[in-house]
Amino acid sequence: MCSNITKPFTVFVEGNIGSGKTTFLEHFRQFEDITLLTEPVEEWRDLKGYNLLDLMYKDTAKWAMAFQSYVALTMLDMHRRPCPTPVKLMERSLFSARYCFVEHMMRSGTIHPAEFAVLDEWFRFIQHQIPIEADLIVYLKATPSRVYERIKKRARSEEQCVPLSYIEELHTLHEDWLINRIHGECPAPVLVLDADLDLSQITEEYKKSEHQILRKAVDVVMR
Ligand SMILES: Cc1cc2cn([C@H]3C[C@H](O)[C@@H](CO)O3)c(=O)nc2[nH]1
Repeated sequence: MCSNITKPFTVFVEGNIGSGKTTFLEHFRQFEDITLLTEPVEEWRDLKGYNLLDLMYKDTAKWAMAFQSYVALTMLDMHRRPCPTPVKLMERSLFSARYCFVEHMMRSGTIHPAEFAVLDEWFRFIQHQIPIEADLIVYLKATPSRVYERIKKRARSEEQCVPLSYIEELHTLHEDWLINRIHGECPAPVLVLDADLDLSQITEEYKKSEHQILRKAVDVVMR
């Protein structure tokens, strides 16, 4: 068993629902120097038998707080997980949890300001006490109508009643966070990829990040 790398080159893969994050991560499964941490959706769908994702979509006002609290715990677990390889790719992060999803719930009034304050305090405490930073953010930038089609086609049961307006609002929150930088400095440099491309063309687009990511793997190993 090789020892863990104390500070692997860490990449957050960020983007709207249906922007192709899982497909992007799967592209890197071919490299043994990279650890892939995909979003723990299955944990959100089955916590001691409770499907928190479904509960959240069915009655958002009632379940958003519990759902986002558990999402934050599972993301923190991913941030903290020991990594045996020089590079670690994570699907989303505590940052998109806070600046995209929790932000949306607060702005839309889905959660009470007091609930938002609790989630925000957790995020601030974690951000200052625990190293959860990244070295690169890959932003899969997609047009809302494009990803909306994919969500319909993918037909994940819990997402069937997600309206286009929600996707548009999430897109704006990703742009505000990663491009317009309204929350201040980003935790890492942002590499924007065109996630509107369909599967046949997208591999070329992914290759743009491949060199940057793999070259860093060499740097980490040579450290
Ligand atoms: C960090 C984070 C990921 C995440 C995903 N989701 C939802 C969007 C999708 O329908 C599903 C899988 O990403 O979970 C959410 O509501 N809140 C989240 N917060």
